[in-house]
Amino acid sequence: MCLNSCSSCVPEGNSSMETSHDEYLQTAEWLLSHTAHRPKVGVICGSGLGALADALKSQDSFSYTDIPHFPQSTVQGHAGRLVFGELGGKACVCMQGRFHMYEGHSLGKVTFPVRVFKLLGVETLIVTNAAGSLANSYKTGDIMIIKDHINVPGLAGLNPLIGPNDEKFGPRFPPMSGAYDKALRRMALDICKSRGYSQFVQEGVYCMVGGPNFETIAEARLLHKLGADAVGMSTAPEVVSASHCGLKVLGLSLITNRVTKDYEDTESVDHGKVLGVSKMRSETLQGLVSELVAQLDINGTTAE
Ligand SMILES: O=P(O)(O)O[C@@H]1C[C@H](O)[C@@H](CO)O1
Ligand code: HPA
Repeated sequence: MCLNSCSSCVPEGNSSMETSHDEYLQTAEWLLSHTAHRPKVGVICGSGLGALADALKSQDSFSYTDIPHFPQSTVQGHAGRLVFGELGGKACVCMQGRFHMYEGHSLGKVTFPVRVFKLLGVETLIVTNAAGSLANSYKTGDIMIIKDHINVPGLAGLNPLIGPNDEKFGPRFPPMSGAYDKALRRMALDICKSRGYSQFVQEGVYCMVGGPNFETIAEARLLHKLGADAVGMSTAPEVVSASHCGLKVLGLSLITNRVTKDYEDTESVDHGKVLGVSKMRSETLQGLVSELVAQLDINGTTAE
């Protein structure tokens, strides 16, 4: 990547254009030749939520270091493994560790696995993350079903789709108004209700910021006023890329901390606290995701 900040180089370093279609294909073909699983469902595990992958049966697991063209994880709580296996009787592929913009990855790299998932035959993507709450009614430990997102880097021109459009994946100008599939959200809400989770389940708007620093108080107030219920440092680019290539998406945020909007507040957040809360709720999330996957029909829609 060019380090001279010349304007003609900026989009290249932040989009998918540094990856040729052949590279996505090579990665997908390598994976398909190393596992018998043919997943229709992909899962991305957020910070501290890698245990979701442990629920997969008959696992084939690959370290990111061994997969051709795959980026590498650098963040604590993101193991760096791609796990294939069965969940709720369905073949799944699970990223135990995702890539963030703040690690120095281009958005093309951040979203590289999503396009590989598409080439593997994935139809439904479940993205999870750890996030801080902005909504006053949210509590630490809540699960937020993502209804929509505000992509702050995207609004500022940092979008994985910048550059020549790869028509084999999707259109130049993809709509995003239905990025978070309504039927999947309904299914998740119903499962939460039947499992007795209703008192700690929310449906709201996720806001992505670049990170890696947590928000200032003024920033938190701004994002809340803009309509965000929770804030985090991932997910939006993955969802943009997934929606572009026609994947159905369910997004789940685990609320790991309250983001302070009050100058008198002395509470602060760190990554250790985020991981602690993720760990506490990962079994609950695992139950929800397993049941949801079990209820998907082969095309990723609701079973009768
Ligand atoms: O990968 P996610 O979005 O779950 O990770 C969140 C955002 C930062 O990477 C980290 C901060 O603790 O957790
Ligand atoms: O408060 C937060 N802000 C941004 N990202 C986060 N990821 C977990 N908690 C937070």
